[in-house]
Amino acid sequence: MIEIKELYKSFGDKPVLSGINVTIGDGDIYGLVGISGAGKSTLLRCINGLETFEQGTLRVNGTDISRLRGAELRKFRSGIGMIFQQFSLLERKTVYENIMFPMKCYNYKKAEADARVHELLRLVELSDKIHSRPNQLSGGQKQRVAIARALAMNPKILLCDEATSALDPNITNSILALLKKINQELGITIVIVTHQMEVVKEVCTDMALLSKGELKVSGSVQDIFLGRSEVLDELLGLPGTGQPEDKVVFEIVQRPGQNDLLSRFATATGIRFEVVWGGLDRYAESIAGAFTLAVDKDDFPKAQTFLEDTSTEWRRV
Ligand SMILES: Nc1ncnc2c1ncn2[C@@H]1O[C@H](COP(=O)(O)OP(=O)(O)OP(=O)(O)O)[C@@H](O)[C@H]1O
Repeated sequence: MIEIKELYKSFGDKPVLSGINVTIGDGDIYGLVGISGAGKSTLLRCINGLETFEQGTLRVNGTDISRLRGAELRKFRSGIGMIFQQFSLLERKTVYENIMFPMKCYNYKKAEADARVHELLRLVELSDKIHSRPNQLSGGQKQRVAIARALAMNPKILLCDEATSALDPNITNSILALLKKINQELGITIVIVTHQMEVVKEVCTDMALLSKGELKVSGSVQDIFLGRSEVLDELLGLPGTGQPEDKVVFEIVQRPGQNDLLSRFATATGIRFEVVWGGLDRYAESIAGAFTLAVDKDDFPKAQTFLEDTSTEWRRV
């Protein structure tokens, strides 16, 4: 488990993280989301001790990492893998040598390390590229090599810093599928820093939304997207709905299992309505969404009766 409490960090006299409280459970795929400069990467780097912080506590599986020094810190870091947007592979080395590299640094026995490289290449489905160099690989293949290298030391946690931001959508999906497989089959906790909302919806179960170094919301991905908030709207770049005087604007939420909410609403109420914004999305394994509707003021009581009779989640906008 990763437990961050009241964390405060500054660069010089500029605060970049303040009062951060986040708990990430074992086996979670957790998203850290926010616009550029929100402090996501800095928080991620605090988790593996690459950055220090001035106040608060950060425990990884019970270990208070601010107390670690020297060999202890090195050992701790070997239990956390990390991948980056720009892959950070050693360009002059082959795929084999890149994946071997961390094990060489930690003096693994040659035969053991060799077997591990082959095993990891099978996991990331790149066995045929073992002798290639990074410049002979596509972006997606480079990220697979980086993932194999990050897993070389059998980490319990994998940190991903904008790992799919440089990839096109199809390749992004294949990397996300690989991350899910790693999470499910190896039980590795994954923390994903991204500004790509579709990435969060596709793989993360929980998330925290950061803005200007502060944590604005945290919780289940579905609840945060369906609950919406000003910070999320800002992040999604959504326009305000406006409030025409003769209309009532409200949002309804279609949770998984509540199929065809809009058509049931239309049939049952017979009201003419306008969909101002909204749609359905896939959240990991389920489909859900929210719709912002505008109806004539006179029709609103009928709409409200339907929403209450069907226990539909709704709110005035
Ligand atoms: N080493 C550093 N020295 C000084 N300031 C830094 C350093 N690293 C980051 N910052 C500043 O800290 C703030 C947070 O940066 P950080 O990279 O954590 O944000 P981010 O949310 O990950 O943004 P992005 O998505 O653009 O990477 C920014 O204002 C950045 O300029």
